[in-house]
Amino acid sequence: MPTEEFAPAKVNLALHVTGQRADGYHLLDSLVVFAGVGDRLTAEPAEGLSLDVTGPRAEGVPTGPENLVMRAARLLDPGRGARLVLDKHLPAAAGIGGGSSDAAAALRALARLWGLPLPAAGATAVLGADVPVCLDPRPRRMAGIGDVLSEVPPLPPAWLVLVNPGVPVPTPAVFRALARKDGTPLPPLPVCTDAPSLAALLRGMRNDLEPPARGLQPRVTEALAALGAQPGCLLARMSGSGATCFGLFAREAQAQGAATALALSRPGWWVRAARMLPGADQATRATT
Ligand SMILES: C[C@@](CO)(OP(=O)(O)O)[C@H](O)COP(=O)(O)OP(=O)(O)OC[C@H]1O[C@@H](n2ccc(N)nc2=O)[C@H](O)[C@@H]1O
Ligand SMILES: Nc1ncnc2c1ncn2[C@@H]1O[C@H](COP(=O)(O)OP(=O)(O)O)[C@@H](O)[C@H]1O
Repeated sequence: MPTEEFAPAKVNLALHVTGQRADGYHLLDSLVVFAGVGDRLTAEPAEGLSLDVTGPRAEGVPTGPENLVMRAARLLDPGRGARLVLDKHLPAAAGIGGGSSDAAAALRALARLWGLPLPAAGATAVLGADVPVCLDPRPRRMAGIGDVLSEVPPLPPAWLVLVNPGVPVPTPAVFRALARKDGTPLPPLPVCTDAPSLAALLRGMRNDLEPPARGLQPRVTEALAALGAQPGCLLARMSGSGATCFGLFAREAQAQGAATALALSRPGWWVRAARMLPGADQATRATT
């Protein structure tokens, strides 16, 4: 029986850089959520380990052992086989953790297929700093280099419009261009009951990687301005090290309207409207 896992886009609603370790990795304090748009990973029993990469965003994604899905499989069990198919819908190297979310989806799918326990989140950071938070994709506060996770109060229903202006912004270059590495941590996170109060809270936070990314790639500034000009956009900010930016919206109709308008005016850009995924506790409440 094949097993399938959704690999949702990761969005850093806020990302403060609070320090740097001796090995060069940066200490972060980030409010991370996931969006209802992503890749799909299918795993079925097979003798050896193989990977096919399909889908609208497959081009340029590595298909060999360097793909994070293959590295995740080898981390879980270096000896076992499976036929893996990765259906790519997220742009790669785009600040929305596509590869990390794929790796986490592979760990979930293969743990089920092979009857193994999931590794502890912290142990998956060897695959990439974003993999631990993607292992159980729900709203989290992410600290350390990405390996220290904590719960956040329930977030309100909200919609995100994700916009990638189609330019690469390499993560190491953005961290190198960061002027100060000793930013303040996130403030305490109170309960927000609606999207406008979440936007007000987020306005008191930042993405410290946004100024250096804008300096390296002016298209990021263009994407932020285009999002911010959409009716109903409560806040526009960059995710991760870019270049994908998000707009926060209260209602689906506004988000879909903004996505349609942006896709029409910028045909080369990747634009998607998606629900901000709730935590497991909220999802359970919503269906009961
Ligand atoms: C910046 C963030 C924020 O969520 O997101 P993305 O832009 O990648 O989506 C992540 O920390 C990225 O995670 P990930 O992409 O898995 O990073 P890794 O592969 O481990 O590292 C890529 C490079 O980023 C830099 N890096 C990454 C994480 C970190 N805490 N400090 C760093 O300095 C290092 O230069 C490293 O060589
Ligand atoms: N499954 C994968 N999907 C996308 N990129 C991958 C994957 N496996 C390895 N990579 C490599 O990882 C790098 C970072 O990709 P990704 O995780 O999508 O970006 P980001 O870290 O900016 O969120 C890419 O440059 C790509 O070559």
